[in-house]
Amino acid sequence: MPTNKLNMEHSISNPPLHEAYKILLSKTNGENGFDDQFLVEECELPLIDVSRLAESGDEVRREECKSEIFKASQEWGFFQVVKHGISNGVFSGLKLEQEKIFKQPFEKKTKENKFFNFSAGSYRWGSLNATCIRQLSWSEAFHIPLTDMLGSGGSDTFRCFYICSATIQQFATQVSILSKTLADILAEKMGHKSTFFEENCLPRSCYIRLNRYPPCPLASEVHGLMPHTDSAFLTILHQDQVRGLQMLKDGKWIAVKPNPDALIIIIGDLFQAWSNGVYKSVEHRVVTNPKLERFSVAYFFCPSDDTVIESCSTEPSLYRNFSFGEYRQQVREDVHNLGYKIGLPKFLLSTGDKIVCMNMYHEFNFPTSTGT
Ligand SMILES: O=C(O)CCC(=O)C(=O)O
Ligand SMILES: [Fe+2]
Repeated sequence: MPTNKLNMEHSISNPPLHEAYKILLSKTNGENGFDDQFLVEECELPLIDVSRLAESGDEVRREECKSEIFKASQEWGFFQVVKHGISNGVFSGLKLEQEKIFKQPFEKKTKENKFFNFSAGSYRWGSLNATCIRQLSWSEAFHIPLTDMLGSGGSDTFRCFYICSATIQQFATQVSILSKTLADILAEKMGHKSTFFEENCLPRSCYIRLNRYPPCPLASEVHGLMPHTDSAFLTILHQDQVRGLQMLKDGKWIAVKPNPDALIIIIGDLFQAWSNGVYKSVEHRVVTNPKLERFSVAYFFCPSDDTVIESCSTEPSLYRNFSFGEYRQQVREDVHNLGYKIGLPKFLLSTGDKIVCMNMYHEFNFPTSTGT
């Protein structure tokens, strides 16, 4: 395609991120979005072969795999799984699907009930509540309830999209099985063999998020996605081959090297609260690339709003009991009032230990959103 045509396509499909940047810059006297005190290192995350879980005849290998998942969730809160059963064909199909969706004009993407018929509030870009450049995310996303993807009881408004994305549907089905398997293992390792996840984390409360990071000429100044923790029990993430994802470990940002065969598992806030701090919900962010566009797909394994999250441990509870609906409401309020998510520290029982994190919350940056 000739470069001019390509540029024109991008200029009508990209959200007005440059404008948002300029407005924030004028408000904040040129302060940029990055905290250079952190040194970025590249590091291999734990890599776990989950095909061992299907080896019903080999209990030793199954247990070995479960122990690796347990250990990685405690020590890292972030790990990769391979031999998960999702083919590379599904991943390349996903990318084509994302390109097709995001290539649509910005005007169309922002309007509900048009073209892809996305449900209200599913399209997000930048950061609606950003008050400074640090809170701006150079990205756009569709945050979609799983029921819409799978066509089971989903809104009619989504049907058109659902029909044209059999690949996304296939991905959603497979990752929902994987997330339930992982959650059950993490519960079992805490001494709980229960039907909790089966009963409370149904497709209607889980979400898929399609992320696109346009190339950013101000790469060293602006985040692709600002630092945050995920609210869900856990997230399953597929990133393409363009680098950008980083996680915070021991006060240092670690770059997560793309691995085409791996899915990334991220422990979320709910697992940290439920396990009474045994599993770690780790802050992560995406940095921008000056030349390359980047795509990722995240699946959030969440319970229904009325599910009460209480510590499963016999140790004194770190957090007070709360329903997921209450948690989401608190996050929404904090984002609205402060411009960022506080998250779990708001629910700590002993105020003496409170550490207020400057997590910038992106999942709720639209007040009408029903996201995680
Ligand atoms: O794009 C990525 O690699 C990370 C996305 C992410 O953290 C999210 O959607 O919550
Ligand atoms: Fe995230």
